[in-house]
Amino acid sequence: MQRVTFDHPHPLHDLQATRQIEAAGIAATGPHVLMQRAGACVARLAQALAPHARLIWIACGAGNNGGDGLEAAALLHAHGFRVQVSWLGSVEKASADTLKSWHKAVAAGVLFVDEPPHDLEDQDLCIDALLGIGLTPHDSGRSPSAALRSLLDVVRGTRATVLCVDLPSGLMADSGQWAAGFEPLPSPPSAPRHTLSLLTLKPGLFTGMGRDAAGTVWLDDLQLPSPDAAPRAWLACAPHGIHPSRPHASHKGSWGDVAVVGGEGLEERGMGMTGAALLAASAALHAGAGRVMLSALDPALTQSPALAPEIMLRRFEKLDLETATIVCGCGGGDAVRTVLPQILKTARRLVLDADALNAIATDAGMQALLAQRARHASFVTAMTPHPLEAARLLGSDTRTVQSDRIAAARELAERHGCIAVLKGSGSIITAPGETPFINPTGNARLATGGTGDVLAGLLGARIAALDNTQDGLARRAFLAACQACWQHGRAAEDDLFSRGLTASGLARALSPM
Ligand SMILES: NC(=O)C1=CN([C@@H]2O[C@H](COP(=O)(O)OP(=O)(O)OC[C@H]3O[C@@H](n4cnc5c(N)ncnc54)[C@H](O)[C@@H]3O)[C@@H](O)[C@H]2O)[C@@H](O)CC1
Ligand SMILES: [K+]
Repeated sequence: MQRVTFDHPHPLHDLQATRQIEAAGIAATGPHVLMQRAGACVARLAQALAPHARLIWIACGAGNNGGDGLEAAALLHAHGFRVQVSWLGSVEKASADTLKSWHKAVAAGVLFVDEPPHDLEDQDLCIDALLGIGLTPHDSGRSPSAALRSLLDVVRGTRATVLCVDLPSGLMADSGQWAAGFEPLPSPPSAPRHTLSLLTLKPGLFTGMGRDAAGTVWLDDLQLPSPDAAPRAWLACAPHGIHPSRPHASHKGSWGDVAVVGGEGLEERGMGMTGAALLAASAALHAGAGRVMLSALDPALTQSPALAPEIMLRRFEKLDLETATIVCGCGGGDAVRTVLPQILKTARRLVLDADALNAIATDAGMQALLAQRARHASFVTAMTPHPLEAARLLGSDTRTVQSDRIAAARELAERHGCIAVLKGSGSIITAPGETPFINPTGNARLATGGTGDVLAGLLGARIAALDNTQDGLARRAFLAACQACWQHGRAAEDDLFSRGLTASGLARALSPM
């Protein structure tokens, strides 16, 4: 068993692959072996997490996820813990494996209760073995029974530490969304949460609602060999070796130019958005771009107290679109539409964000220009949409995007031939022909205005630093995008922001790598 850490990338397998791995495992080990291993593993982690538990309550569903819980119940009882089990299954309908584990628990003298205990306290443990990968989403006609719902409510509201077996019950393994009818109340879970993922790590644990639902994630392979099934995605790890430490004999030209084009002025439509462009420029500066330029779409912007002296103001027509990495769209409003076609045609390295994406979403001509960029091997294009911007680009809605974030990011990357970073909890980074990465860093502090502009500027700096003379530019740019997402999230986790984060503070906290 291992706690999932981020020192190396982890493969994430979807339901289909996990089921195949499970079937092969059962064929290799024989009946009930995997469930016994799973139960033993749950019991071991339970003891480690709550060694002083006065009471361990195990909520067991009717399927094999509940079987794992019953198996653990017998073991924890044998270890001297006071265990209570609520079981939704029946002897008539249980699988052969689950029935064996039920007999074991009964023979061991485990207490089965009709009502969940009302006296779970902080040091106690609640084991959620209600539903694992057997959850069928509501649209196939099912919804939780009243009995299941009431146990789920206790699991989600308890003060005790919660250990979820395989998945937080109700969470869909592939998407990280709650199945319809299984959504928890909006208040965030208060107790510490852990999830012990069995056989494989599932993508849904790390994106969408998954990070809040799962808490700390553990993995046990149930002693089966590493799966050779292709992962649906990778969990990104701390970057190393992408940018070795900067050599002494480097100069500002070594790290590239970033030019931010954005920031519609107050006069245009009565909504000043120059701050967004300033934030992107500040992020590029602090992330180590060689030179940073700002071409504000607000003609009135000639100086701003927020403008660092290192950032050079430029009229758009004075930008060298072929050499600088252009970060376009931050606070761009409608004004960005006038310059975007030329940028799409000419800029070799381009990060598209915010209103540049909104403009492209509604303009077939610009979509064609974007598609043409993919034919130039020396061009790099990255887009950084949040779910609503992604939905506009895909002609769908945020709910559909969020229902399968990996699929949405892949669709954006393939359709537009570019690196796509779908922002949100567990950002998805992908590119044509690449297996997507899910970024595990960052927290709710990033849910404030301007942090997306900071990511765009940071990504601009990382792309600007890529060496033109080496092969594999597309791959290196993709890895740079993964690195930028990692760094952006990690910066937000810093204690520096424990009392609140502002996007400008975040930009200043970035560093060259
Ligand atoms: N088969 C095995 O040997 C192993 C199974 N394992 C465990 O078994 C789990 C998978 O077991 P199952 O395939 O039995 O599935 P689950 O136990 O996850 O779920 C199936 C149960 O959920 C109910 N259910 C499904 N969708 C529902 C809905 N929308 N509303 C209400 N009830 C719903 C079903 O009626 C069934 O009782 C894994 O997650 C893992 O915990 C692991 O121990 C590995 C070994
Ligand atoms: K579960």
